[in-house]
Amino acid sequence: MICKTLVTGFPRIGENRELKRALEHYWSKTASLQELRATAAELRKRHWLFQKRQNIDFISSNDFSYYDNMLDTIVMLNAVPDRFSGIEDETERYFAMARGTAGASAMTMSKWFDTNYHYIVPELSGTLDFRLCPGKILTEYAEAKKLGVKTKINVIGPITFMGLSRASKGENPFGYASRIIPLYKELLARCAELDDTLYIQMEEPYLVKNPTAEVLALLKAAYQDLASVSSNIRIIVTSYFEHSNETTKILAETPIWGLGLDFVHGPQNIQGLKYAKGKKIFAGVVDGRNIWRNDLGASLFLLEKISDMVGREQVVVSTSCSLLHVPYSLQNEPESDIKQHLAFCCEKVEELALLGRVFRGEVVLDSDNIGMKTARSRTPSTQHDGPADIAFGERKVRAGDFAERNALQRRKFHLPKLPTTTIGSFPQTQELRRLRRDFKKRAISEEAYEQGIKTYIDDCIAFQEEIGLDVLVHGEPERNDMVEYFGEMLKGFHFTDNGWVQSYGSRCVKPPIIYGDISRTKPMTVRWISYAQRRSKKPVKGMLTGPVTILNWSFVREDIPRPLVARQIAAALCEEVADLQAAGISIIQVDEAAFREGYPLRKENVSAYERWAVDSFRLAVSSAAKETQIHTHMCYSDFTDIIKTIEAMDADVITIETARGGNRLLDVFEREGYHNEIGPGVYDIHSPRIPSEDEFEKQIFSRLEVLDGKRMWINPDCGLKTRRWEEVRPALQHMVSATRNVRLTLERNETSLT
Ligand SMILES: Nc1nc2c(c(=O)[nH]1)N[C@@H](CNc1ccc(C(=O)N[C@@H](CCC(=O)N[C@@H](CCC(=O)N[C@@H](CCC(=O)O)C(=O)O)C(=O)O)C(=O)O)cc1)CN2
Ligand code: MET
Ligand SMILES: [Zn+2]
Repeated sequence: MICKTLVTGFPRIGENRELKRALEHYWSKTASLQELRATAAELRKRHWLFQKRQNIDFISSNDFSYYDNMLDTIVMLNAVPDRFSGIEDETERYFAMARGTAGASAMTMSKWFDTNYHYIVPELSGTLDFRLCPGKILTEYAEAKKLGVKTKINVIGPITFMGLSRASKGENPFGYASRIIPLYKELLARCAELDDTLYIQMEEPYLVKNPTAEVLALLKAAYQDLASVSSNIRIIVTSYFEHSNETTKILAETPIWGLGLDFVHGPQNIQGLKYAKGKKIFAGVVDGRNIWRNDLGASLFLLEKISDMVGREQVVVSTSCSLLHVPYSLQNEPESDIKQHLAFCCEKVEELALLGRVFRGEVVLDSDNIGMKTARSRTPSTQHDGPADIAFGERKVRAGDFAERNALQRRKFHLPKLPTTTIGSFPQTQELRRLRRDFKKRAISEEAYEQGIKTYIDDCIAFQEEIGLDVLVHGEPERNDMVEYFGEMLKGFHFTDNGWVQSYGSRCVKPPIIYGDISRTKPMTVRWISYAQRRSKKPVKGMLTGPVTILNWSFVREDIPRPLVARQIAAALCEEVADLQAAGISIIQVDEAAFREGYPLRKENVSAYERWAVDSFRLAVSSAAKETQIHTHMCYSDFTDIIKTIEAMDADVITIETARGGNRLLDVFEREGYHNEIGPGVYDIHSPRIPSEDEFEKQIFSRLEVLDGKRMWINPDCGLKTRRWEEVRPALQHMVSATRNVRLTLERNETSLT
C-alpha cells in the first residue's frame, strides 16, 4: 500500500460542542461519569470513521483529551504534583489538576505556542513519583482497532514536554531527562506489543523555538535511544508552527522513520530537506491554523519541490499541524459569499485526501474535483489602504509624554492612593446568555433585550458604588466575547454560526473571519458605556479590545500583511476612542490580552513584530487627549523579556495577572525603570475560591514590597465573566475593604514618620 495522507490531529470538542456540554454537566453533577465517557467514545468513533471514509492513511489516536494533551502526558508520566497525590480517584485527580479543589490550587495554564489554545504547565520537582501509566494510550489504540482503524499514536515528545515544564526553583527542566526518557522508552516497548508495525507521532513543536546547544544534544541522544527500542516501531517526529531546520539535520542522523514538517508556517523547512535523505517526509501543506481553502495548485507545486529533494516515494501529504485550531465543519454554516472560500476541519480532510490522490497520479486536478477551485478569488474587496486619513507607514501617537499626562490626570480624577478597579466583565449569567440568544433568534423584542441589558448595567453599577470601587465598569453584558463582539460590528469581518474552536477545557471561542478592508461604520461601544456613566459620578471605563488582540484572535486572510490588518483595526478603534471621549468618557481601557501570544516563535522575527504591534496600539489610542487616561490589560505576568516593549506602548495604566505567581516576576518593572502606573492582580479569577479580607491585605502589602505604591492600582487578575455573582460579590467587597485598611496603615506610617 502506498501511504498518501496523514492528519496530525483531529479536534475533539465535537461538531456541536458535545464534549463541552458533557464535561460541564459532569462537573455540575447533572451527568454521571458513564455519560461523559459515552459521549467521549462516541466522538472518537465518529471522528475516526469520518477520516477513514476519507481514506486518510494515518489517522491519530490519543489526540482525544478530556481536558488537555499536556495534562494527559503528565498523567502518562505520573508527574502528579504532591498536592493532588492524595486524591484516590483517577478522574477526580485529573480534573482537580486542571481546575483546582478547595484544598489544592489548579495547575497553571499557558498558551500553546502562538495559539489561543491553553495547555496545563507540568510542575517538575524532585518529589515526583515518575512511572509509566500508558492506560489511555493503549486503550484508545485498541478501541480504534476494534472499529477497523489502525491508528498512529500521537504523543507529546519528551523535549517539548520538558521544554514547556516549570521545574522547582533553580532547576533546569531538561535536567529531568534521565527520569523521563526511560519512561518514553518503556512506553514504546509497551506499544510494540500492540501490532506488527506501529506508528508513533512524537509531537515536538518546541524544536521550532531556536533550539539551544543543550536541546540539540538532548534531542539527538533521546531519539537515538527511542528509535532503537523496537524494530516494530516507526517514529515520526513532528514539529509545527515554524521551520525546524536546526533539528532536521540532527534527527536525520538518528534511526527515526519520518519527519513531520510544517511547510505553511515554516516554508524554510524546504532548505533543511537536503539533510533528510532516507526519511519519510510528512509534508504539512494543508493549513491547520487558518480557515481558507487550500490553493491546491500551489500545494502540488510545493509537493513537487519537496519530492525533488527527497524522492517522490518518501513524501506523505499532511496537515501543517493538528486541526484542533480550526472549527469542525462548514456544513451548518448559512450560505454566504464568503463560504465558498472557506475550509474547516472536515473540508480540510477532504482537501488533504484529494491532494494525496492527485500527487500520486490517481486523479487529475480539474475544476470538478469535489467542487474545489484551484485559484482562489476570495477578494470581495481589493483595496488595502485603510482609512484615508492615515497613510501606511506613518506613525501616529497621542500628545504629551507620560509625566505631563499623569500630572493632568491626577488633577482631574483625584483618585485615592491605591485606586481600585476591575478588568471589565462581570458574571455572564445563564439569563444573560439566554437574553442574547433570544434576541439573536428574534424570539424577544429589541425593547425587551435592551431592558435586560439596562437592568444588568444598573445592578452592576449599583453594586460597584455600594462596595466603593473607585473606577467602575459597565460589566460587558452586551458582549458574547471580547473579539467576536467587535468583529460583528466592524466592516471587513465575517462571523460564523457554529465556528467553535477549543480555547481551554470546555471553553470555546468563535473567532471572526477577516476577509476585506476593515472600517467602522458606527460607534460600537459608546451607547452602553454612556448609559453606565450616566448612572454614576465616578468614572466608568470605556472598554475596547485592542488591535493586536482582535487580529490574533481572528482568522485573517493570508494574502494581506498582518501589520496592515492590525493598522486598519487600530484606525477603527482610534475613531471609537475619539467618540467615547466626546461622549464624556475620561478613562478608556484597550485590552491587549493576546499581545504576548502574538510574538513570533523565532527570535529573528521578534523586533519586526514588536514594532508594528506597538505602533498599532499607539495608533488606536492616538485620539486620546492628554487628560484622558488610557488603560491596557494583559492576562499574564512574565514581562521579563518584553518590558521595553510594554514601556513603548505607553499606556497610562497597565493591569496584569499576578495573583497566583505573586511577586515572583514583578520586580522587572522597578528594575527596568518602568514609570507608568501598574495594577498587579490580587484576585485569582480562574478559581472559584473567595479570598478573605485578610488575604487581600497580605497580597497588597506583598505587592508594595516590589512596586511603588504611588503608582499602583488594586484589581483582579482578569475579567469576571467566568465567575458567579455569589463568588464575585464577597470577593470584590473584601478586595475594596482590604485596600482601605492598607491605605489607613500607610497613612499612619507616614504621619508617624513626619
Ligand atoms: N476570544 C477570546 N479568547 C480568549 C479569551 C476571551 O475572552 N476571548 N480569554 C482567555 C481565556 N479564554 C477563554 C475562552 C472562552 C471563554 C468562554 O467563556 N467561552 C464561552 C463562549 C462565549 C460565547 O461566545 N458565548 C455566546 C454564546 C455561546 C453559547 O454557547 N450559547 C448557547 C445558548 C445560550 C444558552 O442558552 O446558554 C448555545 O449556543 O447553545 C454568548 O454568551 O452569547 C464558552 O465556551 O462557554 C472564556 C475564556 C484567552 N483567550
Ligand atoms: C481575556 S482579557 C479580558 C478582558 C475583558 N475586558 C474582560 O474583562 O473580560
Ligand atoms: Zn485578561
